[in-house]
Amino acid sequence: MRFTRETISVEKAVQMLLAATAHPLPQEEISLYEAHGRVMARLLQADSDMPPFDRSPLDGYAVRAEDTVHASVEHPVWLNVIETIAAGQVPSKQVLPNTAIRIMTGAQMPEGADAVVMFEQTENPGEISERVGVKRAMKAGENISRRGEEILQGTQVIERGERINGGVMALLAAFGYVRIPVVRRPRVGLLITGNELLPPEEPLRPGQIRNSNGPMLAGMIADAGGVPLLFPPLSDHPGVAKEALDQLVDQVDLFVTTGGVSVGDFDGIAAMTDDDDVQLLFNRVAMRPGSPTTALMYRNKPLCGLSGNPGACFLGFELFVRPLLEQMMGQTKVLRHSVRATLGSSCEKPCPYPRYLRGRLQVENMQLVAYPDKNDKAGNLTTLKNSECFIIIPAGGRGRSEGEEVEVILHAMPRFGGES
Ligand SMILES: Nc1nc2c(c(=O)[nH]1)N[C@H]1C(S)=C(S)[C@@H](COP(=O)(O)OP(=O)(O)OC[C@H]3O[C@@H](n4cnc5c(N)ncnc54)[C@H](O)[C@@H]3O)O[C@H]1N2
Ligand code: MOO
Ligand SMILES: [Mg+2]
Repeated sequence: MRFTRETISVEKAVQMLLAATAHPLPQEEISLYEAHGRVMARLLQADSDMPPFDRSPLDGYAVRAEDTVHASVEHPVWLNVIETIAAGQVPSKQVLPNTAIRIMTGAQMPEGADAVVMFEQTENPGEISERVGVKRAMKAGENISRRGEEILQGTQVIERGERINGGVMALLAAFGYVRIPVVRRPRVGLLITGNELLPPEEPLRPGQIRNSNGPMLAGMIADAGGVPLLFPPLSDHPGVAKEALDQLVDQVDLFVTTGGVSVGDFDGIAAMTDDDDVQLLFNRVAMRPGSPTTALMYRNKPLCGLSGNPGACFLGFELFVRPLLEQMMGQTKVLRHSVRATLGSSCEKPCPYPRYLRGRLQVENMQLVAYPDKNDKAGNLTTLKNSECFIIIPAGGRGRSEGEEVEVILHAMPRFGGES
């Protein structure tokens, strides 16, 4: 068991872990509707101009602007209506002098017209008739969405390494991509260690607790884009964790474990780091909670050994496992950037390491204010569900007082005090 451990910063630890597993997983093709949350394996270009034809952005009349130069509310200019075009229809007629075509939003512009007058700027807008009174002088080009005005054919619209969200899916669909090249999802061997752990369905027994980290991590892994492979909790018996790794190593891309990373007599993940076939990356990180967080390589697969304490496990996942999963999926932007905020309530406990307090954000007087959760001991879990950010209190003797500036890492979309 290693009592002497080298302490490294969070930034160094993340960097070491990412460097140990630098290559994204191979790519595969999936259907458009399955693509949400996946990562693009290739860049994609616009296969056509967008919009693909000149179209009307309004319900109104396609006209020749020069026919309307003398139009006003008092003296409308009357034009003959020669056709109606619904969205999806192709005009069959041309707008000739003193004529107009009734046109709906999204419909293709007819030849000859160079402006669209909205219904509200004509006489009797609700009435479909053979003549329309235009009440406004139009300028050439007014109210027309031009072909290619948003994107020209051939422009790169989606980058490699971009995570597919609703907006990306809209682009994929608009440009006709139905088989999407994405990076394969990482398969994560999720190992839960602890003799004290009961499956969630079991009644409590003396000295035992239910395994809450397992389901929590399974959810977080899936949310990050990985596929969690679940196994029943492992006992803390020596060698058990290693046996499990051997059984699973060929089926998974990485391991995530919880528990057993500290210096206790039964801390099996920590004990394993002494083995010759294990390449230790780090086993002490300058952070609280989660200082014994461990990372190693086993038979060329990374293992993130998260602390058993739920709060430390949650933080360790966000700081280490999520960026690693994102990198494996080929995502290019995996590092978390911090923002500056005002501390909403003091945290004046001295700490040899930076403290990562779970908390929530508010905007007050145009300032971002970060409120630490009161109940955020490493062993607690009731505030995990509402946590939006980690508030970093620098190491040292005095902590930080209310009103001081702090660094904050967001891990969830802040509600700014709204209902969650
Ligand atoms: N002498 C020392 N003791 C401890 C130190 C230290 O530096 N010296 N560090 C403390 C810190 S900090 C942490 S963090 C924990 C790390 O513990 P382990 O990762 O070894 O985890 P366990 O010992 O297995 O369990 C710790 C705690 O968490 C509960 N637990 C574990 N797994 C689960 C789970 N799946 N679901 C819910 N809760 C879980 C477990 O019952 C323990 O209460 O070590 C400190 N000790
Ligand atoms: O680092 Mo530990 O997670 O404080 O209890
Ligand atoms: Mg322990």
